[in-house]
Parts: sequence; structure tokens; C-alpha cells
Amino acid sequence: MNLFSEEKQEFHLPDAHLVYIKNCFSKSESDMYFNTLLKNTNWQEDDITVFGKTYKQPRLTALYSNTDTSYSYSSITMHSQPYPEEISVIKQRVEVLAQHKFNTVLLNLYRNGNDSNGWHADNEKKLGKQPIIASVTFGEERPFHFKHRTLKDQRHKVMLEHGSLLVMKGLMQKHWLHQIAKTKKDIGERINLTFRNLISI
Ligand SMILES: O=C(O)CCC(=O)C(=O)O
Ligand SMILES: [Fe+2]
Repeated sequence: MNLFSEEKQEFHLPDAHLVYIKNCFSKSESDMYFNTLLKNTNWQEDDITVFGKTYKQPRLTALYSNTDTSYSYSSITMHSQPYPEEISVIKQRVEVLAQHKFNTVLLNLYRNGNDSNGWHADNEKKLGKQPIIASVTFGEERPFHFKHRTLKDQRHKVMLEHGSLLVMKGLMQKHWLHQIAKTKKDIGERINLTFRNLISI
């Protein structure tokens, strides 16, 4: 029996395939991972340079990998640390549900509604041509917006709930952009883990 089947939603969109699994982790597991990751992660606050101006990135991040690697996006280069035990356990569950293996995870901590992740695609060369990215949420739920680069009627959102998994596949990173927008609502912290497979180039 597949415990998760009734909670699985699939979105077949032009040039993208998304799978949303609401209860990848139970409420108690999710509470425990949220507290552990919040406390034990070596969160860093990076500077980002846009059009020659330097700002603080509006969220905290961390990079873990089973190999000593670095990952560059925008103007930032991150260096990986080895997986802590709890991230290896999370990764195993995600790999079963996403039916894909990952060698790196980027963590984001959105401290409140003022933290965000602007419109972008995860299309760095190191991710390969049709990357599969699996995104886990613990803590405050936030809407995930995504829009097609050229088909203007293709704009959607999915609420990413505590303990959920969203898998982005197909040509999503080539043809779509996604974001976590700021909100004026008084909300708490959200931790996001995006599992990725980096290739050597
Ligand atoms: O926080 C999220 O759900 C999305 C994170 C994301 O898009 C990224 O780190 O590339
Ligand atoms: Fe992303």
C-alpha cells in the first residue's frame, strides 16, 4: 500500500511537471525537524550583488553535500558541508518519493514575511539539462508562485505546507520562473530544503 497516494497531486503543465505530496513527513516529524534544523544549521547571511549594488540576501542559507562541492548562483558561491544525520534521513525519504537520487541540498531559512526568494529558475550548468529538484518545507507555510516565461496565461501557485514535498521536473527550469514572495502578514519562520543533483562540468 502506498501511504502517501491520496495526498499526492500531479500538475502536468506546458513544459513542466510538478508533483506535490502534502504529508511527506508527519506533524510530529515535521515539528522535530523544524526545531532541530533551526537550531543546528550553520545558517549564513550572504551578500548579493545586483546591477553593481550589494544587498543582504533576504533569507539565510546553508549548503550540504556528500562531496566537497561549491554551488554558484546569482553573485553567490556557497561551499558545502557534510550532511548532518537528520538531513541524511530526510534525503532518504525524499529520494524514495521523488524516485530520484540527490547529492546536494540547499537550505533556506525565511525568518518572517519580509524574507523572500525573487523570481528565478534553477538553471545553473551544474544542475544539468532537465534538473529534478525536490523541495521540502518545515514551519510556516508560504505560497510558491510559478509562471511560464512566454505563455502569459500560465501563472499558478501551490501552498507549501509544513511537512510537504514539491518535486519540479521536466523542462520547468528552462521555461518557468518561481518565487517565494514577501508578505505583510505577521508570520513565523519557514525552513526549505531543496535537494539537487550537481554534476561535474
Ligand atoms: O523556498 C522555496 O520553496 C523555494 C526555494 C528555491 O526556489 C530555491 O532555493 O531555489
Ligand atoms: Fe529555486
